Amino acid sequence: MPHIGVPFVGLHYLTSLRQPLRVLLDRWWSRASRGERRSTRIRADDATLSAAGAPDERWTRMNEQDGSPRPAGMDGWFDRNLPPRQQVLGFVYAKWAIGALRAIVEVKVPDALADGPRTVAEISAATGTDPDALYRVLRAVAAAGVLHEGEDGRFALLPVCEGLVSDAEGGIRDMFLFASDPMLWRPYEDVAHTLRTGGSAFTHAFGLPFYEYTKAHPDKAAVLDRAMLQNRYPGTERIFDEFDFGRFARIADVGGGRGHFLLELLRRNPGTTGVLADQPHTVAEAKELFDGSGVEDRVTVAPIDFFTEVPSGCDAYFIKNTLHNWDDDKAVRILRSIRAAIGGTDARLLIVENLLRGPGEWDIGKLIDVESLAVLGGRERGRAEWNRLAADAGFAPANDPVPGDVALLEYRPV
Ligand SMILES: C[S@@+](CC[C@H](N)C(=O)[O-])C[C@H]1O[C@@H](n2cnc3c(N)ncnc32)[C@H](O)[C@@H]1O
Repeated sequence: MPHIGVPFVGLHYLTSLRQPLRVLLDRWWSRASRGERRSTRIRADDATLSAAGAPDERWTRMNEQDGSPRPAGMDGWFDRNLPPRQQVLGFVYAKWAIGALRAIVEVKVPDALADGPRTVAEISAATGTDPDALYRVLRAVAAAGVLHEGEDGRFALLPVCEGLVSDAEGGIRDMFLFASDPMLWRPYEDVAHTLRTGGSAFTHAFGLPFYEYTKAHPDKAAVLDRAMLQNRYPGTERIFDEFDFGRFARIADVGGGRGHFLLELLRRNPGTTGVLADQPHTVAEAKELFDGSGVEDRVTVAPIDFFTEVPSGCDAYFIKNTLHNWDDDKAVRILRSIRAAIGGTDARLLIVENLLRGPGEWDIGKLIDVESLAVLGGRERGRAEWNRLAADAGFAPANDPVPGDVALLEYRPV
């Protein structure tokens, strides 16, 4: 999230958010940097729309051009129309872009366009918004390449915006709203506080650490928990593809949120049973997800405080996008709770987090780390740091994952 899950999501919630943001920024600035105006209008009903949603090709192409070790999309943050000393101003555009995009998502413009292109008057009526203000924001979002503005005055969804329709299959609306929620904006007003003191800008702004704040504000806890249901991104899919969870008879998902990952894991591994272990107010909502899912007979829900105790009796303890929410001392306390639950058995610890690349290398995890630091007082980590924490809690490495993006680190008890 973050990324996005953000340290949550991981702001991984931020990781999840990076794709629409990346697309938006990339399209905006790469076009500006080439001094190009859109000469061919993209028609919303045209097959060319799918090309508009294919940023990866563009990244590859741009990488080939400049030999950059970064994904070239990130180069789009600079405004190449400006003299070199001023190009960093491009970063400020992100505020305008994300503000405009969040606004249209909040008032559900994507929902209003789900059935096809509509005029501003129609969208305004459907969303209860001021037509002039709406037009100007839509125009900006379309210029940034997230919507299509037709010459007939109608706006349409582009593929990159389809995931922002409510309840869209594979969508990220809730993740997007969480990652751009005012409670996660405010810490950014004073990241310098974090620099000066090392303390969390979130705690400084709200008077409570993030998880105590969300516990005290059920509306915000709901925003977080809903977002975590969409805490899926290519890295997570890769883990399902590459890691054999079926070798375990009983897996605990520690800090598993409302259980979306465990649900998928159990669906894919019919011989495995699971324990969803998270805070009481979070797991209280899990029943809804599991009821009628076909795996409800193989799941137990455990309301816990992982600083105190984690349920025993499992042969794997899975913990995803959660340890990075905490500083080293607290992360080791969580790992020790897991180690105590494992006792004298050979159960495995499975950590899923960003595994940071080395100095100077591009890594979205390095940006997510700023969110971890400023919001949660947590941190993203490299291999050596994970091994040190695990060793402090009584674990030794059992695999050797490749750094960069999300990785599954397996440890055995020692
Ligand atoms: C960023 S979320 C990750 C959720 C899920 N693992 C995922 O990847 O989507 C971190 C989780 O830690 C849980 N958590 C925070 N403090 C906790 C505590 N003291 N005991 C148990 N769970 C806690 C939160 O409720 C939340 O579900």
